Amino acid sequence: MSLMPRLWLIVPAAGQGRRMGASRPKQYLDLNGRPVLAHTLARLHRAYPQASLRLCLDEADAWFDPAWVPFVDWRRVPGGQERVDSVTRALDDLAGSAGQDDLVLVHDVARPCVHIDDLTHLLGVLQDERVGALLAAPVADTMKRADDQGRVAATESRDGLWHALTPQGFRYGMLCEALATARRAGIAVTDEASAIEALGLAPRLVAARRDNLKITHPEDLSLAALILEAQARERDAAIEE
Ligand SMILES: Nc1ccn([C@@H]2O[C@H](COP(=O)(O)OP(=O)(O)OP(=O)(O)O)[C@@H](O)[C@H]2O)c(=O)n1
Ligand SMILES: C[C@](O)(CO)[C@H](O)COP(=O)(O)O
Repeated sequence: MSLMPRLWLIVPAAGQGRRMGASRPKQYLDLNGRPVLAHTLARLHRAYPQASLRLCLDEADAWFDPAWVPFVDWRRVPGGQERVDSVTRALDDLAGSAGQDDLVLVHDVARPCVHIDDLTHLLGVLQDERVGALLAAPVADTMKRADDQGRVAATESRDGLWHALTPQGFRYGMLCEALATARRAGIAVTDEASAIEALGLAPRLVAARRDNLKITHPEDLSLAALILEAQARERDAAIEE
């Protein structure tokens, strides 16, 4: 019996936020009155209300509240050592439920400012894109390579360089194969696209807004707060037009 293609969402949220250096993992820090995690899940739900969610959480997580999850169909999955291990565990959890051609979108919990229009656009692109696709933004700064003294060793060309953002979306079967192949080959992958690339395939870059910030360092939290306020003003202005 063939399964109907479904939309699955994996949200890795099992990180410790070491670079943030706060008293709790960054996904539980307050952002304009709600935890970062609640913002991220609310955004994803607005764009993909029909999706089934797998939320990767640390087993020792003491902060999570299921009331922050707006999805009807969702499940908690234990996180792994690294981001890629958390995502792999979520994919393992889908075995037997997901069809090989089902779409899987992976989105960092630490990116609460992802814009609804970009989420919708990405899903549209993925309908016809067999290799998969990711939100991305062209590099805008001059790029320097450092030597081990902290001095400039070279100025690198930024031609063709993009920032990889999330979500990143792939067919279930291909993503499982890519991550398993990378693991066997000992290739360290920091996003899903790099595992697909290691198979010799080329995921599509989908140009996205630059304000899809990954909250990583302390100053990112106040930046994210400003971005959310600016986006709310944009929405209000669009409604008034
Ligand atoms: N073992 C891990 C590590 C990271 N993540 C998730 O992967 C995303 C991107 O990781 P990053 O920004 O590096 O988050 P942290 O690992 O929390 O941060 P740090 O590296 O500073 O500790 C985050 O949503 C994080 O929660 C995860 O699910 N499992
Ligand atoms: C997946 C990712 O957000 C793409 O930019 C990023 O690689 C995750 O961050 P990490 O610091 O490598 O975990």
